Amino acid sequence: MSTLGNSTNIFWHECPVGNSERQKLLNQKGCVVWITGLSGSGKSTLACSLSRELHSRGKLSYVLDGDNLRHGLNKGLGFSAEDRTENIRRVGEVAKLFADAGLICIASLISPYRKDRDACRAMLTDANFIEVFMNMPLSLCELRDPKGLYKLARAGKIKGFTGIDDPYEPPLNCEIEIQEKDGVCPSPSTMAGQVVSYLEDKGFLHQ
Ligand SMILES: Nc1ncnc2c1ncn2[C@@H]1O[C@H](COP(=O)(O)OS(=O)(=O)O)[C@@H](OP(=O)(O)O)[C@H]1O
Ligand SMILES: Nc1ncnc2c1ncn2[C@@H]1O[C@H](COP(=O)(O)OP(=O)(O)O)[C@@H](O)[C@H]1O
Repeated sequence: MSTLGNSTNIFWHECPVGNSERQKLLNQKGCVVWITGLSGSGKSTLACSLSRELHSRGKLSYVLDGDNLRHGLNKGLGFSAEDRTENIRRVGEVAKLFADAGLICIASLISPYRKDRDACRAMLTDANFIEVFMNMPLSLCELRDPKGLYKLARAGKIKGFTGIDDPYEPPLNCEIEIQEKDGVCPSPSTMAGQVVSYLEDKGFLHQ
């Protein structure tokens, strides 16, 4: 019996089918690929391209996209520091469950604060949390501005926009960094290939 937060008298119920059995069934190892970066840096593009590439190789993945989750699980959360922290914490917990289910869980969120990303890393075995930093210059993200949000933020119509008047703290020790080469952004399939190579090398794509 234990007390956790406001819950008392709660017990952990062990299920007889475990993680290793599920991984054997799927012939892969569960993990979390956590994609972080500015709005417009290409997080969703990479997440979708990576999911497609893994699918074509017969590997089961699932994308948790920040924007999409804010329509449901995280409906009601805004963009204050506290709400972003709660947003990331919830997605970290869900991603952990997906990884335990044996899936390659691809989380795609700005996740601007280092401590929040590190807290998600700490929920998993270190090797099973693969942090991918979309290291794209703000100028490129702002030029892309697919939703017109940077324009609104510059005009003061959105307050607390990441990269404009709210901070983005780049990772210090990420597993993978996606960046421009000679001023050119790699294509979506090249970015996905970089992550797939990492997963392959570390043995996640086989049991
Ligand atoms: N103030 C502010 N700052 C940053 N982003 C904003 C803001 N307001 C709305 N949006 C839109 O919300 C998307 C980011 O949601 P996330 O859940 O990934 O954000 S966070 O991780 O909690 O910071 C983000 O989507 P992406 O462009 O896909 O990153 C924006 O479209
Ligand atoms: N590697 C890329 N090459 C060219 N355009 C890209 C690339 N990645 C993303 N884009 C474009 O940039 C814009 C923002 O990408 P998106 O994936 O929505 O970013 P984020 O999820 O980080 O906000 C989109 O219009 C997308 O088509």
